[in-house]
Amino acid sequence: MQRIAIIGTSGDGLAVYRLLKDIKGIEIACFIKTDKKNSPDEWSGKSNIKIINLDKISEIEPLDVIINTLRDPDVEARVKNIKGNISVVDVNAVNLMVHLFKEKQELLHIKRIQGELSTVLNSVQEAVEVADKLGVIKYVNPAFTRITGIPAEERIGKNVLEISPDGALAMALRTGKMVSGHRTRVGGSNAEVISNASPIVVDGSLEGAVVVFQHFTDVMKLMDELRKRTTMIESLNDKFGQVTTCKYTFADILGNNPELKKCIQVAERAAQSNTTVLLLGESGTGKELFAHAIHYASSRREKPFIKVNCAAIPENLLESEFFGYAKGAFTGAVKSKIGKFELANGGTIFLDEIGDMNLSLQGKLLRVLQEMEFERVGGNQTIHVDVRVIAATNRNLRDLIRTGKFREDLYYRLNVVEVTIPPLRVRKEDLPALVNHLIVKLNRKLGKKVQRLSRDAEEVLYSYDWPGNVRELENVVERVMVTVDEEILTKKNFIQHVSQFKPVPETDVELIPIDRMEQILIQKALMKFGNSVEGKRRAAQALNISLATLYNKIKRAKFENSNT
Ligand SMILES: Nc1ncnc2c1ncn2[C@@H]1O[C@H](COP(=O)(O)OP(=O)(O)OP(=O)(O)O)[C@@H](O)[C@H]1O
Repeated sequence: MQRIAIIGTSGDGLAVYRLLKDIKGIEIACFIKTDKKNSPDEWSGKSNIKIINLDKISEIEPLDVIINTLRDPDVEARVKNIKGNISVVDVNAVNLMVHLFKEKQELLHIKRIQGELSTVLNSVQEAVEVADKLGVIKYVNPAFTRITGIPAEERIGKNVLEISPDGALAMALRTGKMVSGHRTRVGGSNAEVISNASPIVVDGSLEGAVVVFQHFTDVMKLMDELRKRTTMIESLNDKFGQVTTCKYTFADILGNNPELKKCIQVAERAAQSNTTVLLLGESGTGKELFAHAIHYASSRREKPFIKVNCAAIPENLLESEFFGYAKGAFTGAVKSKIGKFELANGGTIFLDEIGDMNLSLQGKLLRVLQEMEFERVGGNQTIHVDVRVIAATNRNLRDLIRTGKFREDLYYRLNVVEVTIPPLRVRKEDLPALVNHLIVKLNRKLGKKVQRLSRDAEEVLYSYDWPGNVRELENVVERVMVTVDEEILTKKNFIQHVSQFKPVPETDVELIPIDRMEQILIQKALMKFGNSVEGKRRAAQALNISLATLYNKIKRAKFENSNT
């Protein structure tokens, strides 16, 4: 064992330490520092190797070698005077050692990178070929041989500019620019490939180029696979977009009014079977809420719940919305599309605003309800489905039958179980429960701390007729809660912020026919919210009428043209 002392506790001293520390047969006995005040001491505290002063070197026994890393004549002289059989390595020898050490480290680093690179290059599926700046091929990976059938030893050393002058590698070498998506045949083989090549530039000068390529048929196979997956994702996306998550259960239907309770009972019973349910009632009474609850209480709860708003879909699209269409069924049908009935297979389809469906579609719907089968528009394959139908309307279907706008046979087909939900004005006893529920919900949504209504505010709500039913109540309470910060909502709050409760000004209003007035209001609402389906939905909400009613009024007044 050679015991060594190193003079110098920083820079070269540390480099020498790192060089020797793991070598067998060498023990670093100590670091030696001089008494020069400003000599740096990076070592201090980093390990338990002692640091002693040069004066005290005789205390370290035995010592075989002193390595002096300091270029200081005084230190050199003092080292020479140390007695005993100790060899001294001076600063020049140290420089040489440090230099060799650094070289060795760099070499190790390069070897490691080389090892990593060759593991990567050996395992990639793409062929890789590298040439130097003269075009001499220096490297090919195993995938190159697999794709082209040319062994590495036959390829390396040849000049790519001669054997594959039109290939991407030769092009990148000639132009010094990247080449991408180049389709070519590899020189010396029959392999048709798609390749990308890049010049290798070191310190601004071209040192060579590298090409990466894949077999053309592999790329085509991948593209084909990608196309298939994309179509699958699109179709799944399409389906997901249309499936409404079933949001409500019977527990969400609030109210103790006996008539409402009876509706709930009938609907709960109907939920247990597969019968068609017809939900009747004014706009905003909770028909959709009932439809959700029926689906959720049925054995179909895990299957899709698909809602179709028959009033919101343009007449000419309704059929394809319901039944889907086959590829090429009409101009623009570049791929086939699944319809709502197919989407609802195994689950429930909720046909909202059924009273607004056109007569010819009513006939087709009747056939589906009877047979549970249909064809896609433009298709010739019969599709069988198992769907529970729940229909709803706020229109008087008997009146529509009388005026020839609704098929009687469809009415009877839909009306296996009929639930007529009472309007809010006949069940005002439910107002407190509904309002309390709304306050809790809106406190959470709006970050408010409303506790209750004042007595006079309750009176205002009781004395109002609620033509827009629970939906109108929701709008009114939300409008007040958005604007007011008090904990108790008062009559004044409602009168100030809700137009329905504002006293009618006693001014001299010009008298005009009511239907004209209606047109003016609809026009105003459409100007405010726009003519899109969403705009119409919001306009209907603001006017407190159903979307279907709005569509009918627009149709009647022939607004559409003048507004678009
Ligand atoms: N009994 C009820 N308890 C709690 N919320 C209710 C009740 N009835 C209706 N609502 C709420 O009122 C709003 C309107 O209800 P819904 O959309 O079901 O009415 P609708 O009769 O389908 O209306 P439309 O005919 O205009 O489509 C919804 O936010 C719903 O949650």
